Amino acid sequence: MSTDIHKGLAGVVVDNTTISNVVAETNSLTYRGYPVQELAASCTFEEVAYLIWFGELPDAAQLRSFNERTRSQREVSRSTISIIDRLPDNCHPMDMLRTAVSCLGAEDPAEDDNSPQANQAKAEAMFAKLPTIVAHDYRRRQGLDRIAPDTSLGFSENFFHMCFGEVPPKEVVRCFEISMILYAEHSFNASTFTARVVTSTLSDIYSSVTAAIGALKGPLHGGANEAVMHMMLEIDDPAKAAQWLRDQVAAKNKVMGFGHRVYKDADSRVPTMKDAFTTMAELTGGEKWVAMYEELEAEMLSLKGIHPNLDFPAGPAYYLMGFSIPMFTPIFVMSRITGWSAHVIEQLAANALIRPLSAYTGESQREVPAATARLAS
Ligand SMILES: CC(=O)SCCNC(=O)CCNC(=O)[C@H](O)C(C)(C)COP(=O)(O)OP(=O)(O)OC[C@H]1O[C@@H](n2cnc3c(N)ncnc32)[C@H](O)[C@@H]1OP(=O)(O)O
Ligand SMILES: O=C([O-])CC(=O)C(=O)O
Repeated sequence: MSTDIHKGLAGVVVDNTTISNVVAETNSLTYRGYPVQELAASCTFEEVAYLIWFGELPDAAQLRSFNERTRSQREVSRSTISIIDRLPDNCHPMDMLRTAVSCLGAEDPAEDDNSPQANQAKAEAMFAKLPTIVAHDYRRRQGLDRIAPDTSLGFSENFFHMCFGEVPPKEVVRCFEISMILYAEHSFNASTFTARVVTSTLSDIYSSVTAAIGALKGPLHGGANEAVMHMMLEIDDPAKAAQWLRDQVAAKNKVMGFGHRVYKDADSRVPTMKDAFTTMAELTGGEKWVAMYEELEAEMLSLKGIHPNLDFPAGPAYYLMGFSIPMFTPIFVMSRITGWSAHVIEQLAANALIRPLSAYTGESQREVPAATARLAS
């Protein structure tokens, strides 16, 4: 038996997948074979969700039926809403979301049905309900009344409507939609792998998603989109950005929004999200944030040769769309629910319990001292 240790499972291939392909050598990402940039340029998020789940882009009839199915499930039960309302106002919205997904599982009589059809139905229900939950929580924290979902609106428009009571110009909705498409799926990242580990025990999909939310919350993963915006607000002035970055690197601090486990040359999704962020800055007079982004990017490249990841442009783009910073990672969840649930279904189709080995480095075997000896004062 090999005793080689693969710290962080870096470079280890754990299983096959047909959902997405991250190719570090060419900085490319495909969903079911389609380049993500092309999907972001011409598809809606609903079409991409359908693609991730069913393997093909929908035709008009399939899309109509998918939209009817998911839009009609946007409402959330009173019991889940009342549990959310009882959470402390200062808990992070990711804690709220983790709790809310647990509630969705607890109230689903088919929770333990792990057939592909049942899990697909649950995935679509979560896709439909998560934006309602995130928007409700955002408004309740400000003492605002909840705004009911509108079935006449698409996924992104409806989310803006439920948060702010209005749908912004279509260019803004499109930038948000692009972020949803880019965040949807990324092979065996930490949160998806977490979901697959939980699924591999034959637990239920809500448990897998709850665990995945916990994994995504961390600042080395999805939580970085919030950390990026805190960092940019702290820097405040683009003219101070290069020196700020030099200080961080000298202090050996991690700079959020930079680096990636798989892409070492550049994150395939960044140019598309950077364009969306730039559009947001032009629409809102937020050019200062683009200037700061470019200073930080250039300085990091010249000092360490490290490129930005998707969280770097996504954070300030969400800020310019008007979302509060603690909503950024929950918004990521609203998208990644598609990838996570596709992986849950894929894992179950060819399941093997995920249980690696460890190399023990603790005490060698010894005898438990007699109680009289160990408890003697
Ligand atoms: C959607 C997503 O989840 S994308 C990732 C979002 N996360 C972040 O933005 C957090 C900041 N980034 C990081 O912490 C890392 O780049 C990770 C965790 C994403 C990937 O890390 P790993 O593949 O494990 O690389 P690792 O952390 O070993 O870094 C390798 C080297 O690059 C440096 N490095 C990597 N990322 C950064 C960073 N963001 N800031 C400063 N240095 C960095 C490390 O310090 C290390 O340097 P050393 O060899 O001199 O010690
Ligand atoms: O792939 C990863 O390790 C992290 C990431 O970019 C993602 O989950 O989108």
